[in-house]
Amino acid sequence: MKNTEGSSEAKRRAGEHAADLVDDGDVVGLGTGSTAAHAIRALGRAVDSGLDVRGIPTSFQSRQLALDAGIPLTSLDAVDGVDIAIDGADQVAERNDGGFDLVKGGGAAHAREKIVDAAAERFVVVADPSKLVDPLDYPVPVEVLPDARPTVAGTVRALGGEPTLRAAAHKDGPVVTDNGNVVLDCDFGPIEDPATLASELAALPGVVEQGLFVGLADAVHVGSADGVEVRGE
Ligand SMILES: O=C[C@H](O)[C@H](O)[C@H](O)COP(=O)(O)O
Repeated sequence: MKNTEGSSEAKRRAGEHAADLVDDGDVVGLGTGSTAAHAIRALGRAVDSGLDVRGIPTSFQSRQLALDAGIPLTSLDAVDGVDIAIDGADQVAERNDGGFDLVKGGGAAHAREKIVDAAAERFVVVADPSKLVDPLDYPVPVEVLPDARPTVAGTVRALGGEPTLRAAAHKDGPVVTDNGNVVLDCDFGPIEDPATLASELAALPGVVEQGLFVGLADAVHVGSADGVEVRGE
């Protein structure tokens, strides 16, 4: 379930601005989605011009984009660490402590994204202004093992949420993630306490990953028609 409001020009500016942060020799987490795609393409152009980087994709989509862009790929088990991850978000809320809470997973990639983004020394979010909200108010994507769908859906209802099995656009039946699981989009209305909700969802048996990224991001690059505003850092 995608947040499709933002303009592609704003997304392009944000993605290209964040790609400029990548230094020679860096291991880079390659996020998923239409905004992160601009960063991947910009990195590919930088690689063409001689930048030495290795990318760790977070999805089938970002892997394909990176291969097309000519970015050498690696994996978490082959590197000592990730220098920087650049990734999009469905919504971003600034916290009182200056950090950020996100909802991710509109493209069902949040499980691998969270592994890579959390491993990065610096996690930079790229977004257009339509993504900035206060508080977060977006159905939380919850990736679940197929067998756990009914029990997780029941507990989500007991927690006050409304779960919807994400349907595939060009296939009968549900979206199946890159990991072979299904996604429940869980609508809780405005999310006043993301940390507590994230812990409650993560604790449910059969939940592979939930889409609240609480306090993980170091900065948000917000593109617009006028330029890019950097928040955080
Ligand atoms: O699963 C997908 C990811 O979390 C995306 O980063 C998120 O949906 C934002 O995508 P977009 O930049 O296309 O709005």
